[in-house]
Amino acid sequence: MPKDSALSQPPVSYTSSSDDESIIIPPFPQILANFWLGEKLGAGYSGSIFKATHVHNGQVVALKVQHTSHENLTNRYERNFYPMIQGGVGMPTLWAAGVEGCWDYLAIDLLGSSLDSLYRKSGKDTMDLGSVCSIAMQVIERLEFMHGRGLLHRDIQLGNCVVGLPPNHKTIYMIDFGFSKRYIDPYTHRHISDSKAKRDFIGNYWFSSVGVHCRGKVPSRRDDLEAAALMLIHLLTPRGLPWTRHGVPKSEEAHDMLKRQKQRVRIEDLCRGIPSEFEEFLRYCRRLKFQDTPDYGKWIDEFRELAIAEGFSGNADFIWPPPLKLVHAPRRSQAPTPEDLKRILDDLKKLDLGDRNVLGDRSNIKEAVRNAKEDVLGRDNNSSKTRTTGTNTPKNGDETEMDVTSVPPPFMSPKAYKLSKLTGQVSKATDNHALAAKVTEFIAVMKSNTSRTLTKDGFGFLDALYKQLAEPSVFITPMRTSRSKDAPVQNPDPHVKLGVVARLRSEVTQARSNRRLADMVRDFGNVTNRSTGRTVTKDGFAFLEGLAQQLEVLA
Ligand SMILES: Nc1ncnc2c1ncn2[C@@H]1O[C@H](COP(=O)(O)OP(=O)(O)OP(=O)(O)O)[C@@H](O)[C@H]1O
Repeated sequence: MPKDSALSQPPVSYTSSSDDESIIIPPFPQILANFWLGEKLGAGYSGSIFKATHVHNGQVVALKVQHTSHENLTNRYERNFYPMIQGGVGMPTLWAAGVEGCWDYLAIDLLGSSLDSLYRKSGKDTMDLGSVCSIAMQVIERLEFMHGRGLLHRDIQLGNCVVGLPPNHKTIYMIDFGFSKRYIDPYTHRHISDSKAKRDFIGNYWFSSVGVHCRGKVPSRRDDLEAAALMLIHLLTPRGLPWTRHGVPKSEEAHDMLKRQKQRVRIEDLCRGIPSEFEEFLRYCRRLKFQDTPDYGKWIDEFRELAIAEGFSGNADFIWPPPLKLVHAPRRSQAPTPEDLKRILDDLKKLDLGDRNVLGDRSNIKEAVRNAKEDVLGRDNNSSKTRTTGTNTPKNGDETEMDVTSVPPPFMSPKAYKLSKLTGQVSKATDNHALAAKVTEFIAVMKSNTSRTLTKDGFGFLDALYKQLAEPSVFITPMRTSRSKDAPVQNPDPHVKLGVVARLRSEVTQARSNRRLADMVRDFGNVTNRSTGRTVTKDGFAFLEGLAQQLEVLA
């Protein structure tokens, strides 16, 4: 729905857009339901929204006012949904709702500027990555909350994400539930059903999903998430998403053209030049099935890790205007590339050092890169210890259990750092007792994180554990050490994962050899990798705990 910029003006009259041209809409009243109408904050299709003050108790709210003759009274819908979302972070409180005379009103928390307005006022071509990552984390969290309450938003856009007023100015709020809908039937508690029949489009031109907007599909949770993905990509793309560049379509033809453009554009073209997480997120949303529950936690973690890797704090707080980066870190690179080193050496060579022409020797570039990588991954004990806080005493000259709590390098997330340290340690473990300790630590790291997703570092740990259990001297091809962008979800049926993991859980304490445990670790890694969310479930943790116990039994 179109948004006006904030205007400071007294209440004005407007004409109904209903078919009945004869209806004359009176000017907005000065007082409505004991609220004194002040500054106009915005206007939409169905009415206007004012800053308003309660005449008795002085409470200041945002009052959404619509004439009861309007053909599409969104207030009537919205007031049904507010009770479902009360108490959630970033969900406005509904203070009052009703009809007085010919005016329908909703009194909600007074909030700050919309992301749309902040972005426009910044005058910049794109929004900074740190802010976009925090928008990503917060919006995904809001959707997780709404969806958890059985509600779809169905109109995700920058104008419907607003910041709070101090002290809540770092929180993004969702507003405008005029298009919202329950996707869980309140009587049967079942997910609404899909339909092949094309339906009228509900949503907005820029960010509504391709399925809903271009193919007339029934919206579900995946579509709210896809709209969020498109919104994030829009913020990072100079001049925005390609189909937003010609303004709102003014004819059916123009709208059809926009839909064609939206539908045809390749995801890799849409996301060229921006961090791959956004492309992966959009692909993920498009792969979800109609009734799938999105793995919100995994994507919140991904955007947090991206922010940290890019030198931002990784905190979800939305701070505007954006603060400077904490550090300038090479993106996700654990060591300088050969090209970087060559350039540095070339630059150094240009220095005038008189007769001491010792720089510019490139013969050691590969060696230097390898050493730097080993240093970062902690394989070289001496150099890794200089990178940690070093408050722990090494046990038997090796890294201690406490090493995984040391401070990560700025370009690694704490979870990734701890897991890569554990992977190094499990590869060096020489008996079952030591392996059991590492499995227990692995469980602790996984449980301490908000997301229980197995990332590539988690899979790296399982690979190393498998190798140690199967045959310490044999090289094993990794189960999964990097993400393939186009890798299809081979078996997204969560029930397969649940069945296999439950079996592993019950059988692990019967295993009588390390070889058998190795097979179980491999099966656990494979089935988790094939599942949509790659989340370690309750059964998964129980399996890992059983594994640690059984290793002690077999020690
Ligand atoms: N609680 C609020 N506090 C401050 N400003 C608000 C608030 N709610 C809305 N606004 C401003 O008013 C604009 C329009 O609000 P909103 O999206 O709820 O109305 P709308 O698009 O007219 O909705 P509808 O489609 O139901 O008519 C927003 O973009 C925002 O700038």
